[in-house]
Amino acid sequence: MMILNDKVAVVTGASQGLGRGFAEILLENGAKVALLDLNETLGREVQAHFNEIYGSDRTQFYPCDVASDELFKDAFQKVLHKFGRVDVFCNNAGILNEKDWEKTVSINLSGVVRGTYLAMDHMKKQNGGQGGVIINVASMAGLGPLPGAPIYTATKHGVVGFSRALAETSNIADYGVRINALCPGFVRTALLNSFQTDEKAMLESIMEKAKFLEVEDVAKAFLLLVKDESLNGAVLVVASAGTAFMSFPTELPRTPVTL
Ligand SMILES: NC(=O)C1=CN([C@@H]2O[C@H](COP(=O)(O)OP(=O)(O)OC[C@H]3O[C@@H](n4cnc5c(N)ncnc54)[C@H](O)[C@@H]3O)[C@@H](O)[C@H]2O)C=CC1
Ligand SMILES: CCCCCC(=O)CC\C=C/C=C/C=C/[C@@H](O)[C@@H](O)CCCC(=O)O
Repeated sequence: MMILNDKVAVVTGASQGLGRGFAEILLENGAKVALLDLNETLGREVQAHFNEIYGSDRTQFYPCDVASDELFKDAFQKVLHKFGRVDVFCNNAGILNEKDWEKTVSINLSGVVRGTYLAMDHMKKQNGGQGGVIINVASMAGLGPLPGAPIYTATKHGVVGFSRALAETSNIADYGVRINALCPGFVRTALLNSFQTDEKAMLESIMEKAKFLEVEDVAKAFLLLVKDESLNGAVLVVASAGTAFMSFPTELPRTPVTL
């Protein structure tokens, strides 16, 4: 298992919700954490709160828009300047906006790719790096359709596929970097009050029937993906029925057709 004492982690979307939970469990386990988020007000509040509890040199907030190449690179360089290294990188920032679908893609998928490649370029052994682990936050909507949210579903499927393919690449190329995906079910966060879709009633109806997870439950699953050094290319589902690793058959069920 990876020892987190004095390791350095980056969490995007860390000002609230799941990202704040991931940052806190990393701090509880001895890591230093860089909080990256668009929301500077909340981010600085979280930094102050964590510094009070865990010590003033353990947490630092950096304003960052994961949809911007320049701003994301700038934030990452500031993290390296302060902490000197990055061992754990969590691409968590995400939105659900079916009306501004290009924004959703630029954050949920392109933002994850940007963060993953920033971390990979720093961590991979071929670049003189020390290795590390990247956790990409998808969703159960990364494994099956979420009605009323086709773009969100597409971005989360992309996160799962990208993470699995890069994990295999890293294994074959011996980069020394692990990449895993986390697929939670519904969690009561600000996302549930900020989502945009013309099918609001459809999503609300689905949520009425859903059993909700606690941030802490998802954070424990996140920590497993970070610490277990045997996990690369893992897809971990966190559902109200329990937490489980997904298996992906090499040949999907199919029905032959005569043309
Ligand atoms: N809440 C839920 O039911 C579930 C959420 N997820 C995923 O978990 C991740 C976190 O979601 P929540 O904590 O629920 O949402 P949230 O809305 O509570 O927090 C998301 C954070 O990301 C930040 N953010 C948004 N756009 C950004 C950008 N362009 N650059 C930097 N930061 C940005 C926001 O300011 C916010 O602090 C998302 O990727 C979401 O898709 C996955 C499954 C279930
Ligand atoms: C306002 C909505 C917030 C969206 C945040 C989420 O990501 C919620 C995701 C929760 C549920 C997604 C459900 C989609 C799942 C089904 O299509 C199912 O096929 C997924 C199968 C996963 C499994 O086999 O366990």
